[in-house]
Amino acid sequence: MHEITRELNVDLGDRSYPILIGQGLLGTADLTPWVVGSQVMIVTNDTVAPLYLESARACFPGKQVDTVVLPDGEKFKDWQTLNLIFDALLEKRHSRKTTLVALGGGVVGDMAGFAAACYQRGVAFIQVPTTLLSQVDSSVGGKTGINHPLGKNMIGAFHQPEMVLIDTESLQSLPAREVSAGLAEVIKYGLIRAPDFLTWLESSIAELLDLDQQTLAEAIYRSCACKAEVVALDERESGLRAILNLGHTFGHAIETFAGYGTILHGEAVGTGMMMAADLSARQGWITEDDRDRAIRLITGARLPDRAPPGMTPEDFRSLMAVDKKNVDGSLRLVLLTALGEAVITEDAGAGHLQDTLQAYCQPAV
Ligand SMILES: NC(=O)c1ccc[n+]([C@@H]2O[C@H](COP(=O)([O-])OP(=O)(O)OC[C@H]3O[C@@H](n4cnc5c(N)ncnc54)[C@H](O)[C@@H]3O)[C@@H](O)[C@H]2O)c1
Ligand SMILES: O=C(O)C(=O)C[C@@H](O)[C@H](O)[C@H](O)COP(=O)(O)O
Ligand SMILES: [Zn+2]
Repeated sequence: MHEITRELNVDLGDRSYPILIGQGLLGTADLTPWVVGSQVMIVTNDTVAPLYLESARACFPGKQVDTVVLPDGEKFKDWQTLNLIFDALLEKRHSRKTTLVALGGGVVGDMAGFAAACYQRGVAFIQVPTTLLSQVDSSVGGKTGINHPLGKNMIGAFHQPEMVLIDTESLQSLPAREVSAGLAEVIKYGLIRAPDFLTWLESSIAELLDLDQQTLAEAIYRSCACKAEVVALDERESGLRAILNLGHTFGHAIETFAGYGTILHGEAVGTGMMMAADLSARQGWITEDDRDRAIRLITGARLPDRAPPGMTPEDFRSLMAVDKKNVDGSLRLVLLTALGEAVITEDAGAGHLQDTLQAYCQPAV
């Protein structure tokens, strides 16, 4: 079966774009209707290239297709690696009418998107995400960028793709640890905005971990629908969009502390969401039963339930002080007021925050 089985739209006026979902689309879909100009630069990495580069090339018949293969890893989401994309574009004489194609996970997507935002002051790009996390989250919404040693995604731009092509079959080659990492962002949508989805996830987690195609397609569709809706309401995160950051204030601190790549983004977000649920319960905003329900689901997705060894509450506080959501030095967190309802708040309840940090910095028993 090589057909588009589900379709969504990200509604952003004249910058609206489709998300096409199906099985076996890589290599069979014709993406030329979304290509601007006659040149295409596929950006991928040295893990994904041997798996899917040839199939991806076949999606652009009649175009000049060039490729740049980056080293794989979160630690390469930096200036030096970004420059490899600019080098390739200039060496192959790509003009302003070129289209970059991000073929890979969120690291490739964020970097290719940022390169597209910058090259000759902005060119078109297409997202072809191949990890669960990138299919449910990073390929949609136009956040692009790179890390800085002092903070996650600190340099970047909003730049929306022309379209997103999701081939669920590509997930069959994904390591189990990466599947769990992707599930963290899937669970996030249930926790912030979709209580029915949360209930569905509780009964579907085993099939998702087993990479059952139908269940995956449903989870991806519902996740993208949730993200597309939030992005359409608040593209540049002036308010509502920050709920997509549930667990990320803690999670980004964990990733930065551990050194990018040691702990996967989704893993850090999983722990961070447990911490957010824990703090919400300490604040009295959700019940202890709801906190336990959230934690059970995240643990069920095989995500870590503690901060990395050696990380202290003080490490959290100093790393969270540079979070992008902070205003005038005040920490802003995304917390839960119910399962399926999130708020952005400056009220972290100082004592409660310290209790949560301590609880998650303790070694697991
Ligand atoms: N822009 C956004 O809105 C947004 C949202 C969420 C996360 N992110 C970013 O995304 C990144 C995380 O993305 P990720 O989890 O996809 O990690 P990743 O891009 O590092 O990919 C994970 C691993 O899987 C490999 N891989 C990719 N596709 C594969 C396949 N089909 N089969 C086998 N291996 C494959 C990759 O080479 C890599 O080793 C982080 O940098 C995070 O900050 C961005
Ligand atoms: O799209 C968003 O908005 C998100 O917050 C999605 C997050 O899952 C993602 O990790 C994003 O990159 C975080 O953005 P940041 O602005 O906190 O760096
Ligand atoms: Zn994230």
